[in-house]
Amino acid sequence: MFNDLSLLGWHDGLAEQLPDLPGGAVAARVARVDRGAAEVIAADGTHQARFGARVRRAAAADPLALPCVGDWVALARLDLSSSQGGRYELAEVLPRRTAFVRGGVSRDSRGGLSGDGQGQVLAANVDVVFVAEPSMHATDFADLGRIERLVALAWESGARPVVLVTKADLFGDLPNRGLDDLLADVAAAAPGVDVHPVCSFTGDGVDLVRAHLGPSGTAVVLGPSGAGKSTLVNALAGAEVMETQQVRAADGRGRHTTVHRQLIPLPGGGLVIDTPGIRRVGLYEMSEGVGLVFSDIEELAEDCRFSDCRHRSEPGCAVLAAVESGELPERRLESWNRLQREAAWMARRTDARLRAEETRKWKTIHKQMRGMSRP
Ligand SMILES: Nc1nc2c(ncn2[C@@H]2O[C@H](COP(=O)(O)OP(=O)(O)OP(=O)(O)O)[C@@H](O)[C@H]2O)c(=O)[nH]1
Ligand SMILES: [Zn+2]
Repeated sequence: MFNDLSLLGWHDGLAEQLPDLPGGAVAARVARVDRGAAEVIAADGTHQARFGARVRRAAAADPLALPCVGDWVALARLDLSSSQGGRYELAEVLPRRTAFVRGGVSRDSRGGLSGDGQGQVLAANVDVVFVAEPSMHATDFADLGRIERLVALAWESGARPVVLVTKADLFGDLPNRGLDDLLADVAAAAPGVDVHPVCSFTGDGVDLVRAHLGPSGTAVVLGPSGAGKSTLVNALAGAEVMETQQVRAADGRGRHTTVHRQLIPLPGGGLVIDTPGIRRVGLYEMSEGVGLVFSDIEELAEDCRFSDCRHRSEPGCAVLAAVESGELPERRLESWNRLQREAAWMARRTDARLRAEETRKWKTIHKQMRGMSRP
């Protein structure tokens, strides 16, 4: 099998970053990460590549250095006669252009990422973040606060956000509020960001979504459960690459049970990264996300008289004082309040099994890394 790496996003700038390795470095993109190894796509096919010593050392010092889906890497050719198994070793992670990071990470003054040993990169080298928000969610209209936060997360990653108002067909025009009004509200909540209505059933708007990817762009789709993310990816792929809620309900199987590809190449060009971690970024782990996006409120809150101040009617509340003085827009505090409630609600319905699985995985990785860093 031969893969055209340029369709996976490879470009000359990356070629310059390839290290000198004995026998020559081979470029590849990470499609999936397992314990101590990654599934990588190289020009000559898909391989399982174990992490080399350098990668293991770097990851032991900083978990952010661990290869993740979307990474471009340099593979070293292995001596086939050795007992290692596998043809290549993952020798080095090339510098990331963008990264979705969860937990314990801040951008340093030079705009780079610096971890405190707790962070985890969920996806790398993402060009476009589609923020999917249904036009109607049960009986509610699209949630502007959620769009606001996911857009902020997207900017934070370094990628370009695009808001998709999904399930546009579900929006029944009211006498004084049509879809255009909703789109205008969404546009106001996400200044400078393209907003498109989409209906994955009829295909309306899907071409516009595809156009954002060009021949080789990489996207992730963020949004709440039921926003129609899987249905959209299937519409983009022109095939059932993702199991949708309907399918999951129809056969009675539990959700989140399928292991599908994490790096999905689209027939018209471009790729979509979809992992459980990316699906939940900023939704289940929202308390973190809220803090990140509403850092102005968190900062003000440090001056509240009570450390557990909820900024509603407490005496000595620095946040309310800032609203009073006009320093903080009231809408922003309302948005923050809504997100807090939503975060609490989401936390309650977090899939416990998935969480346990994730914890187990990371325990194993940490154990492995401890083992590796021992002399
Ligand atoms: N009316 C309408 N329904 C849609 C559309 N797209 C998806 N749906 C339905 O919405 C439901 C949820 O769709 P999914 O694609 O599974 O949603 P998801 O965002 O992947 O959900 P999670 O996997 O839980 O994160 C399914 O019953 C879909 O059939 C659309 O454009 N219009
Ligand atoms: Zn307060």
